Amino acid sequence: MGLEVHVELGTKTKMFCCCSTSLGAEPNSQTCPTCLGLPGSLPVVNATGVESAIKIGLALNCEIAEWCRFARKNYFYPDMPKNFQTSQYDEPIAFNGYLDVALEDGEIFRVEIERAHMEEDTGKSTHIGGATGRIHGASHSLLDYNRAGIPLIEIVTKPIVGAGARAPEVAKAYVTELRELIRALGVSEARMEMGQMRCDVNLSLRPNGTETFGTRSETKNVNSLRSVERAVRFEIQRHAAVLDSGGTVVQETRHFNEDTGSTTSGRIKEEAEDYRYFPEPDLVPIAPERAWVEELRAALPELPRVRRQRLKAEWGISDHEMQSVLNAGAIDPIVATIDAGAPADQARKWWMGELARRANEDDVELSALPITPEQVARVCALVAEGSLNDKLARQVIEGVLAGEGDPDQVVDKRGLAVVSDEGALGAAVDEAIAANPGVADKIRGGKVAAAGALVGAVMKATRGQADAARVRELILEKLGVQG
Ligand SMILES: Nc1ncnc2c1ncn2[C@@H]1O[C@H](COP(=O)(O)OP(=O)(O)OP(=O)(O)O)[C@@H](O)[C@H]1O
Ligand SMILES: [Mg+2]
Ligand SMILES: [Mg+2]
Repeated sequence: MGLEVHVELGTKTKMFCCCSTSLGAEPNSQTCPTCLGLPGSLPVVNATGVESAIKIGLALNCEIAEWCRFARKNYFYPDMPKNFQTSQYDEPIAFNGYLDVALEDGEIFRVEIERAHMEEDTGKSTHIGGATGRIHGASHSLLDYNRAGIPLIEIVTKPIVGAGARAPEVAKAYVTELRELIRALGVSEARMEMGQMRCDVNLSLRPNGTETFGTRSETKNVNSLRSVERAVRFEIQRHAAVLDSGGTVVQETRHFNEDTGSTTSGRIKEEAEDYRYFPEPDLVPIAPERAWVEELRAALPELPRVRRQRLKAEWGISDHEMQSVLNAGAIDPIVATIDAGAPADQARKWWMGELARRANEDDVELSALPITPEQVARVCALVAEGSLNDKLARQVIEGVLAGEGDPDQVVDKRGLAVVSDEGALGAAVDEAIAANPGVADKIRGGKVAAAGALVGAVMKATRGQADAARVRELILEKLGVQG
C-alpha cells in the first residue's frame, strides 16, 4: 500500500502569484495571467508556502533538501490552462522521513515517508448536461480557475508492506495522524470534507513470500477518513478476486464511490515518462538556509501523539477513551473548553456526549457545529453554580445550536432556570407529600429510598426545572428524617 496525501496550504495567496486563496468567491474572480498560464507571465515563489513545506517535512522527521527545484509535469487537460502543473519531481524539498501512528490497540506503527514536495492545485471542472451522471457524456464542462495555483504539499509514503490484514486500519490511522499534525503546525485546516486534504490510495497484492510488488491500482481523491479505510478494504478484496480467478490487475486510476463503498475504473495510469518532467526554467532553485531550517525545527509545536499522551495522563483516561476522543475530533474543542474555565470531565462529557451525537447526526465535524468552546464552558459554569441542571443544560445547548444566541440568552428566552426560590420549591414539595400520603408514611417509617418517588413528582410539577438534590433534602427535612 502507498498513500499520497495532498494538503492545501492555508496561505493568503497562491503558490506562484498574488491571487487570493479564499474560498467561495465568484468563479474565476481570483485569477491572473500567471495562474491562467497566459503567454509572457512569470511565476514567483510564495515564501510562506516554502516555510510550511519545511515545517511539514521537519515534523515528519524528513531531511530537508539543501537545494531543490520545481519541475513541470506536462499534461493536457483544461483544469490547468498552462498545460503543465508546477510540481517537484526528483528534487523534493523534504525526503526520507517517517510518521509513527497509534493503532486502536495502542500499538505504534511506523509509516515511512518517501518525500513531501511542493506543487500547485489545479482548477475545478464541473461537467454538466448530456447523460446524467456520466462525466464523458456531459455536453459542457464548466471551469473555475480560482483553485488553480493554490499551494499544495504532496506527502508520499514508501510502500507500506508490514500491515497485512490491518492495512485498512493503518491507512486510516495514518491519515488521521497526518491531519492532526498538519493542524498542529497551523499550516492548513486540513478539512477533508472541503477538499483541503485528500488521499490517493495505491494498492497491490503479491504472492506470500515473494519480493516483487504486484501491479498497483490508484484510487484518487478519497476525501474522508472513513472512505480511506473503506477504499483500502475494497481494493484488497477486488485485487484478490482478480488474481484468484487467474486475471491480471491493470495499472489504472480508480474512483471511490461513497454510496456503494466500491471503486470504479478511471483512466489508464500514465507512467512518469508520459509527464515529460523537466526542471522549471522560470523559477529559481530553492536553497533554504540551514539556520532558517533549524529555527523552524526549534519552533515546532508539541507533536499530536506526544500531546495526546500528556492529556491522557492529565485527564486520567484510558488509551481506548483517548482514541475515541481523537476519532471524534474532540481534542481541540475539549482543550479550548477547559482553557475557557470548564472542568476537564465536564468539557469531555459535553463534547463526547451531546455534541458528538449531534455532529454525527448532521454528518459534520465537531468543530463545524455552531457552538464555541466558550459557550460550552459557560453552560458548565451555569451548571456548577446551580442555575442549571443537566437536563436544562442540554436544552440550552440545543438552543445555542439552533442559533438562539449565547447560553445566557437561551436561558432568558426559553425561561430555563432551576427553580431555586425556596418558597416555590417548598410549596411544590408540600403538594407532593399531600398527594402521596402512602409514600410519605413509608419515608417517615425510615424507608428513605422511597423519597425518589416524591422527588420525581416535584420534578414533574416544576417541569424539570428544580435541583433534584435540593428537592430530596427538602422532602426529608419536612418529613423529619435524616438523609
Ligand atoms: N506496486 C505498488 N503497490 C502499492 N503501492 C505502490 C506500488 N508502487 C508504488 N507504490 C506507492 O504508490 C505511491 C506512488 O506515488 P508517487 O507520487 O510516487 O507516484 P505516482 O502515483 O505515479 O504519481 P502521481 O503523483 O502523478 O500520482 C507511493 O506511495 C508508493 O509507495
Ligand atoms: Mg504522487
Ligand atoms: Mg499517484
